[in-house]
Amino acid sequence: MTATLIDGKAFAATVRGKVATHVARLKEAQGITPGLAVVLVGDDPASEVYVRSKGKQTVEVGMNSYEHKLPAETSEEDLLALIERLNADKDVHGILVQLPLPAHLDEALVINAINPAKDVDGFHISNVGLLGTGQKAMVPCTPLGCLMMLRDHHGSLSGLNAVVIGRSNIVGKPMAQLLLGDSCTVTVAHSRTKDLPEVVKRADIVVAAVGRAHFVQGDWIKPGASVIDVGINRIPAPEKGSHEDGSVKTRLVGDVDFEAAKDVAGAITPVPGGVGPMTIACLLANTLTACCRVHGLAEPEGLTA
Ligand SMILES: Nc1nc(=O)c2c([nH]1)NC[C@@H]1CN(c3ccc(C(=O)N[C@@H](CCC(=O)O)C(=O)O)cc3)C=[N+]21
Repeated sequence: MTATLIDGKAFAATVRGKVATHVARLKEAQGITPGLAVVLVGDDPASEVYVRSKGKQTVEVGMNSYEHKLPAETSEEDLLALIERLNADKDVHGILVQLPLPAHLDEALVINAINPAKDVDGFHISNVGLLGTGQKAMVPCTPLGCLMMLRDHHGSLSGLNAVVIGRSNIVGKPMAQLLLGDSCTVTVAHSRTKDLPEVVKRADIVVAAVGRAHFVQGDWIKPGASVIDVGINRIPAPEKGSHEDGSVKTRLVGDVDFEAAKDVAGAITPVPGGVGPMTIACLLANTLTACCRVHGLAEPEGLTA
């Protein structure tokens, strides 16, 4: 291993510490407690794990957590009515609707019904436009977490070649906007990109967000480059044995072949313990930011783009 390991778990704990300190000050000086509402439709077990983890961490930093669990067959009308209530609720500063939604619900319609000032995921069309034009936006949590880790490692990102692999609205596109904002030269690559290994080889910064286990090979990486692995892929791990029902156990891996890349890269994030914990920490940071903005108070330093 020659690369510096970027410890997302430890970094996330630091971010949560900053959030907690600021929240305590808000309560003390203004009598305001930031609140985050998380809406989960249906009973996907993985989603339930994330939602529980978000709720627990929200309370740990001193904020209020409001969980709304709705049945999978909830109508669009009922979901929109809940969002309207949360939009109007003065105690709710952030609203997150866990994605994906069941197929009968129109995701874009639902997301765009959230008050953009409370859209702590940064997925509302207004926030997408604000980010794209360099105006003050709510910034999607995963790319914001990646940016924080990159800034911490490099100091300035100005002039660096960045390759983002993946063009999703949730990670790839906003990540590219943030890197551009920090004056990187940005390439957005994807599954149709020609000569992808050569494109990646030019990058000082690689952000992998393709959603395919071990997709990015070690020999694609330029020696010394920073590699941020956004992938969360569950693969069979027969070496861990079987569950009681006979099904084989699994493990989490990223989009990067970590074992190969760690000997070439200058810095790399692990999976688990890299981007994932930072995503939740940034959700808490965004909730605090949204609360400060709505009250016209100074924003927390180092927790925004
Ligand atoms: N509206 C919305 N916003 C989201 O931000 C959102 C969402 N929907 N839907 C689901 C995905 C997934 N997601 C993760 C957050 C943290 C970890 C995380 O902390 N992962 C740990 C491992 C956890 C484990 O062991 O399963 C890690 O990478 O170290 C993973 C995944 C947020 N999502």
